[in-house]
Amino acid sequence: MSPHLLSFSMSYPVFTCRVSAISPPRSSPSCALPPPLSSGSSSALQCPHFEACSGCSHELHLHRPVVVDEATDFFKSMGVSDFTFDSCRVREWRCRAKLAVRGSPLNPLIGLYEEGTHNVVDIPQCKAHHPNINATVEILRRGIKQLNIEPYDEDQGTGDLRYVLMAVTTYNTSLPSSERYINGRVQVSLVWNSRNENSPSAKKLNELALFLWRNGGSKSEVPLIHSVWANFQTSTNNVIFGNRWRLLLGDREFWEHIGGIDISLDPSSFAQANTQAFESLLWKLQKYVPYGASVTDLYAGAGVIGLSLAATRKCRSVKCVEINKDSKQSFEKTVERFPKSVDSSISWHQADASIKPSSWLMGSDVIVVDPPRKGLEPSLIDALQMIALVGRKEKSPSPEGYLNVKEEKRPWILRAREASVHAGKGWTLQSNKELIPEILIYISCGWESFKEDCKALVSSKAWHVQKAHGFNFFPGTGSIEVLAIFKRGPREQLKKKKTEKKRKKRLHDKKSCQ
Ligand SMILES: C[S@@+](CC[C@H](N)C(=O)[O-])C[C@H]1O[C@@H](n2cnc3c(N)ncnc32)[C@H](O)[C@@H]1O
Repeated sequence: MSPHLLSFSMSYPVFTCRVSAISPPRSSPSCALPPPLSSGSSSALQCPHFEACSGCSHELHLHRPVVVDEATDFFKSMGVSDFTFDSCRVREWRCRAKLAVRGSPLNPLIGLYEEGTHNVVDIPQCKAHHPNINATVEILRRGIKQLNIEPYDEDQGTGDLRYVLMAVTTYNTSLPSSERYINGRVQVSLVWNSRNENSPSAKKLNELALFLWRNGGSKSEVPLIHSVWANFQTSTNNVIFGNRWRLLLGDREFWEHIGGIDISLDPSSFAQANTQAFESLLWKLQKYVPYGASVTDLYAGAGVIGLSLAATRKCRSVKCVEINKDSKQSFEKTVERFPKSVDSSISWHQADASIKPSSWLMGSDVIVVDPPRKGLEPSLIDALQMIALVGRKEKSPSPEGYLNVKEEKRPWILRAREASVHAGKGWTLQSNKELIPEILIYISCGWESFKEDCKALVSSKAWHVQKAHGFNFFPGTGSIEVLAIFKRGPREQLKKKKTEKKRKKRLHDKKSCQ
């Protein structure tokens, strides 16, 4: 079997399309998911690698990390007294793992770095991994030994296999839904220390891919592996992946059913590691988006959140903004599979959300932000504050003028904006550009940065927090994912209190004059 190779064309920064809407799902996703494996008496990690491995920092009470109490208090101080926390699955939750490969051909180490070092700890019995990741790692280990594959040596810059990315798809409609999770198949990406597939070490790469496929591929005795990819990386810095990806064996298409739609995910695109917890978050999020809303999804990755909203909330328009051009391909494939009945204007833009952010914010009812752990860039926070305050000033200059949207001259931004103008339903960017967002949905994986961003957003009463929910995205780590819903302007009851105070004062003044 000869490996077949893939070639990407990434010349267009923007992808725009028009599709039509499906009915919102009637049932909650929890019916479709198997119960968490851990739903027993104990929520302790019980992992033999705890302490040696840096992956988990907490061994006990995985169902409720300590930070949940802090989050509850924090949101109370923001006026939200009903913060909820969804414990989700506490073990075998990780469906996406990036593992370093070090050691020697006879004794390969496949795992994470020991805390504060670059020593790799082998973690064959990791309790966070989906079990099929651990099983595939064992096939890989055998392959390295049998084929004498040289793991990477960071000090010398020598060796062939640097990292492996393992991603599980639980999309298999031929199985009953209760069996899909546990029978997930693994997409294996081998990060190879060469420039491309023509380097002298490519023969070894192909041999290793074939070994994996023979022992875990679709025709093997125990089919575990969905596909084998190669990523080529020769840089000596800490960046894990290079720019070149090639499919070697198996299925190019990698699908997951999440948030009510089929989502395509290439290995080069960002994808959430905890598929089931993300599913829970998406279903909670959807109910905060009004039907027919115009949505901007910033930090969109492959557009999972925006596209799920387009389909389930019948959005008028959805604009996804993402810096990584490699996510575009997954977005395109997902849109191709959208049901014909979905009727939204949808676009994906390769852009840095922190550069002239107001150009992305204006014209939408709802803004979704899902930034990396470090949180929002100051320019985006400023723009979010600004639009909220502009919206309150009745006689202020038009938001467009105020926010300098017209001054944009960079051709790529102008092209991107042009491509967002859609025909259909009488809606154009021109008629909509003065629309100021009413709702801001903040999804955060970085608790510390979220608190700072939240305080900045509510300062000067530009926004207030209306609801907040937590999700156990990373059991064992002490971190949680937060979903916070902000509404534009000050909190209603505060306004009422003020009016009441003023009314009493007027009454008092009147009485004292009499
Ligand atoms: C936490 S991920 C969220 C992705 C997506 N919302 C999802 O759930 O699949 C953050 C994403 O933001 C992107 N990103 C980081 N900095 C960015 C920026 N300045 N502008 C736009 N996107 C950015 C990353 O490439 C990554 O895809």
